[in-house]
Amino acid sequence: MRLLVADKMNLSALEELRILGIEVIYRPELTRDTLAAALDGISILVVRSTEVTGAALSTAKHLNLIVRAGAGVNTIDVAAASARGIYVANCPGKNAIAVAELAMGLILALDRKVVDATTDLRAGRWEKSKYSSGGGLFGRRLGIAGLGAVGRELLDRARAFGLTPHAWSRSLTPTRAAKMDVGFSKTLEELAAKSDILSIHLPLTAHTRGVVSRRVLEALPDGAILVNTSRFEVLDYVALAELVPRKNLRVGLDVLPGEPDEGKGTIDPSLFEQGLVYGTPHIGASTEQAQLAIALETARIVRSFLTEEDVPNVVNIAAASPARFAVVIRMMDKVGVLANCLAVLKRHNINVEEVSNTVFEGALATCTKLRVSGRPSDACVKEIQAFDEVLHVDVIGLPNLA
Ligand SMILES: NC(=O)c1ccc[n+]([C@@H]2O[C@H](COP(=O)([O-])OP(=O)(O)OC[C@H]3O[C@@H](n4cnc5c(N)ncnc54)[C@H](O)[C@@H]3O)[C@@H](O)[C@H]2O)c1
Ligand SMILES: O=C(O)[C@H](O)COP(=O)(O)O
Repeated sequence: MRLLVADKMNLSALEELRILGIEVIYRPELTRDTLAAALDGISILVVRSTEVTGAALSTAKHLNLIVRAGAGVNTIDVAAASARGIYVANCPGKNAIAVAELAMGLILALDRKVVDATTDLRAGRWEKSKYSSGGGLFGRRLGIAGLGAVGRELLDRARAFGLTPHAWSRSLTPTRAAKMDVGFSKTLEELAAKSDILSIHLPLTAHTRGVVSRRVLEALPDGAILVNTSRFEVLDYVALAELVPRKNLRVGLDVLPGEPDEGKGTIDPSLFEQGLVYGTPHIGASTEQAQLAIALETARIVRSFLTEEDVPNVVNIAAASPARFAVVIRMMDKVGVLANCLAVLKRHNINVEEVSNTVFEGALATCTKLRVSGRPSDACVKEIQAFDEVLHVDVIGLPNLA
């Protein structure tokens, strides 16, 4: 079985997969446009930010599993993968500390204008008076948009700096916020209005695209610090460019429109000329520590896919199974018994949605659970029960969790 790594990655953890018969192919130079041609004969694809398009997936006949060696899966056409029965898994939380560290670094750098001060020093200019105007962070209000893995790591670090945290997040309630000792905001606009510093940690989804809108940016206090290390698409960068000088915003960005597909390229620098705007080239996850943790998690996902029933961190399993009944069949552990049962279900037009099979000590008998979409008739159950090797059949109604 062949595994393709289509991004720059720490390979040490993947080496051990060779003992499971996996051939690891390392092609970090691949891009959105060259990936499709490299997928022939590939069963497992590991990517970081390399885009995986529906068109590439349509030619990937052998592909079973895509691992996003990172957090955000917005660069993968997950719907196209689901339509072809391909697992998509990510590595949630494994790079969260690295991103929170960068967010904290940008906040500190902006407050003291560290980049500008260094630029002056590099040019031989000593400007102590010019750079003695940092406001200080202690006691300032920090707004966290998206209190997930990164948001929570930032929260821990912010407390150490004496910042007062507030948050807005999908499943955050006033009770949960109180338990976490975090101020609760009902809307993002409300959070912005009470943020001396606002840090964005939302995934890019249909609900979050553009959510940090002009109105939200307008709601920020003048002189506020804004940090975005999530995805550029969640924030209105056109409004941002206008509002930075008007509101004296101080901005730290790790994600930008027009990010090159490869490790090196060019970008429109105009936003960085609007005022105090600092940036990094999407390196939030790129520490040695984080990349090792990501590589280990990637190897764990692949190993589970190959050797266990469950694949960890899969993001595209149907939230609610269409199965409404379970057919529980105890049977002899012999060739063809299950196939015979399935043939009966097929004849009765019953679609099997999920299957599990347990073998008992001695390997004489098994218990198979078939989760099916429609109730099998009495005649269908009788036909299954009639096989000599079938010990017993039960039909159980499942709760409708849809
Ligand atoms: N710059 C980088 O290198 C880097 C590294 C890691 C992650 N990221 C980005 O940061 C994002 C967040 O990472 P994470 O690990 O914290 O993810 P996460 O899934 O743990 O956290 C996301 C949080 O956003 C909340 N959320 C989701 N949809 C929402 C909505 N519609 N409204 C309000 N809240 C919503 C979730 O409830 C969750 O608390 C990732 O999806 C990724 O895009 C960037
Ligand atoms: O979602 C993520 O994990 C980050 O954006 C990291 O992206 P990268 O793996 O391309 O650095």
